[in-house]
Amino acid sequence: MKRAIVLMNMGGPNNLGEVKVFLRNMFNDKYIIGAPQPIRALIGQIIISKRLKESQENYRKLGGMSPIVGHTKRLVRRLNKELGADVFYEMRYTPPFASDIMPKLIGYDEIYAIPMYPHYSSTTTKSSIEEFIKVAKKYNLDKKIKTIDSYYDNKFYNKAIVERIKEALKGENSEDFELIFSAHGLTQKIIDKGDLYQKHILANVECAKKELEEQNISFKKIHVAYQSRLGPMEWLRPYMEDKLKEIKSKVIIYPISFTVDNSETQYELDMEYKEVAHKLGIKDYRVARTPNSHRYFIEAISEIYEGMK
Ligand SMILES: C=CC1=C(C)c2cc3[nH]c(cc4nc(cc5[nH]c(cc1n2)c(C)c5CCC(=O)O)C(CCC(=O)O)=C4C)c(C)c3C=C
Ligand SMILES: [Fe+2]
Ligand SMILES: [Fe+2]
Repeated sequence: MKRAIVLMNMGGPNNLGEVKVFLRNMFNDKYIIGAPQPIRALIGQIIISKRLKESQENYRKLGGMSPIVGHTKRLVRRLNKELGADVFYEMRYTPPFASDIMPKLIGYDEIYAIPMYPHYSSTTTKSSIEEFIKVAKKYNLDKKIKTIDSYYDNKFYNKAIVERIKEALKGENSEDFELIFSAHGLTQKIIDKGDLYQKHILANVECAKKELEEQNISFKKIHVAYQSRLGPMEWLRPYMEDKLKEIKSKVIIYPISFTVDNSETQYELDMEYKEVAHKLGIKDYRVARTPNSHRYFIEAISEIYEGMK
């Protein structure tokens, strides 16, 4: 039996020229912008014309590309060594797209498509799975695909989260810190349509808290906030910038939406919100890394894969 694993993520620019490709594909996704065509394309164009320069500038500060690329490649290399299957990755908005890797999957008996999103959302999980199956149909591979909707409650995944929080503590006393679980935002409108994302985020926070308790790690206070708001719509609250105003001590931010670091963690949290925190008088502001290639996350993916068989 020949088995392939495909990690699915949203992607990020591989170079500055790809910033436009990334934004264009994102805002052309009906699960991100609900309006029908041609209105969707128009809204996309308006947002891109407003954001492109700033967005390129942000990626320039990150070395001219999104960190998501390197972290994903490293994870795939580690998994290839440790799992009994060939591991690939594909991205929703930047190359390699599903259509780029599909020819490589010909000849496999089973294809395990694993979203890099632990929480189900129509904007991420559903969009990725639907696109992957659509492309697979062209190659008559769709019947071979197995997939999974969410895994925020996986024990090893939550152990990886706690290890990353411990790394950020650098041996200091957790009771001197407040902890903020920061999730990528979503518009309230999408939640009102029944999207499970917020429920899954809050359930993930409970799993991570339980893991912290089991390891006797306690914080002054634990919070949840949402980052990356964009445009005039109402997004999930509390917003990160409001939450930071409540913080009275040293703080650790854990970016809970992501399994690999990306521009939202290494730019928005590491640089932008850090400056906001400093202006608010928060002297010690730390961002924990996401699971990336932590051995517990490798264990988590291994367990998720075995469970899908
Ligand atoms: C406008 C609507 C957006 C929705 C809805 C949304 C949902 C969503 N996104 C992620 C994860 C990531 N988003 C990233 C970047 C990003 N997201 C939006 C917009 C929406 N996201 C924009 C405009 C951008 C680009 C930011 C910029 O260019 O400055 C990234 C980073 C990718 C990278 O390049 O590293 C991630 C990851 C989730 C999990 C989610 C809903 C659950
Ligand atoms: Fe996003
Ligand atoms: Fe952002």
